[in-house]
Amino acid sequence: MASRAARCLLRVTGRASGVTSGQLDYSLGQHGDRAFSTSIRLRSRKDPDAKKTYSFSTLKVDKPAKGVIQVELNRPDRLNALNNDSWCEIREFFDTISADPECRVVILSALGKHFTAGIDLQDMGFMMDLLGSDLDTSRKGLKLEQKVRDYQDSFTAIEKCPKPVIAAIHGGCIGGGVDMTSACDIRYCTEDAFFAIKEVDIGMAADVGTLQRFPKIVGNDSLVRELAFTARKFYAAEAKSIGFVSRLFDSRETMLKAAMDVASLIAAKSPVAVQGTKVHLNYSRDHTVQEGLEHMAIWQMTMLQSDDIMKAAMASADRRGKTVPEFADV
Ligand SMILES: CCC/C=C/C=C/C(=O)SCCNC(=O)CCNC(=O)[C@H](O)C(C)(C)COP(=O)(O)OP(=O)(O)OC[C@H]1O[C@@H](n2cnc3c(N)ncnc32)[C@H](O)[C@@H]1OP(=O)(O)O
Repeated sequence: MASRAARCLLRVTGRASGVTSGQLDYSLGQHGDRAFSTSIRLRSRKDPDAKKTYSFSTLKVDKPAKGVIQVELNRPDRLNALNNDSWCEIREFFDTISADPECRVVILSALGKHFTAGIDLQDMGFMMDLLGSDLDTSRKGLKLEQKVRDYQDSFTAIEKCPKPVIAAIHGGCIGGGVDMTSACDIRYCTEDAFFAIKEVDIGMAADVGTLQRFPKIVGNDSLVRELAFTARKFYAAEAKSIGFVSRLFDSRETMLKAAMDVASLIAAKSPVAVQGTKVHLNYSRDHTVQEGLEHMAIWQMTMLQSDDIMKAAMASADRRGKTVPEFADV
């Protein structure tokens, strides 16, 4: 029960400019019965009924089938090099899609000759400006830290998105491209695709996810170190042999068709089951078996009560296979 002081403060309401829907949060420190600190924060919340427009300058978004959204890197004349807008928009796209009930699966592909040439080497002015500024070392350092965290968050948004993300890669997938696709759930590529953990060639350690996620995908520490220390290209066949991609295709078109077929198959399943599966695969990757099982048990307290289980059970009981379950969006 909040104290009188807190209840009083909670009645203080106001309209913040640009916030259409908000929620008052309060944190209250207690010392015995007495509140010793109270603060109120207005947290903006996306209107769940707002129409999703998905309009971006560096991304092209389509809805090719029910429940499926395709997002394409769309700077083909720049080899889809990731400029500052790209990093921001990737994060915004995946955060938005996470809350879009009509989206159950995402296909991430790219337009033009290459999937991506990695970070846009011609859009690193912020680094030059910062390094040349009069700020002292600690302040430069803190600004750099924030930038790296912002860029990390762009790809972490892919992993945090509860909808499965299928990466369909063609041509070069360089530097930041490996970081990005390592955060995806399923990776396909064309037979002419190639990859490089290129960061050492521009004098830096890969810092936005490759060193954290790629080793857990390929499970070969010696090879990971070789690729990350040398920046050498590795081609589609090797990417498949080490388990970085699961399927190869002779063209971008056949790859996108296969990605679409798999996406539609996933989109027809219970979204509660599919999204729960992604959440738990990610959680279990980063925790012990016992912690993963504990997490799962708590989750299932609620999710085993899902309508989807009854619908799926009735469909499986129909031996003629004529009952196709329709699962509500979440
Ligand atoms: C806080 C930071 C977090 C993020 C870190 C991320 C780090 C990285 O991504 S490291 C990797 C950076 N990328 C590279 O080093 C890629 C270098 N490029 C290449 O290896 C080749 O260009 C590529 C294999 C991608 C394509 O080869 P292709 O023969 O098809 O094309 P090119 O003739 O080489 O290039 C065509 C024009 O594109 C320009 N270009 C290529 N890469 C980039 C890039 N990353 N950023 C900006 N521009 C790029 C290249 O200079 C050519 O330009 P022009 O001469 O004007 O035609």
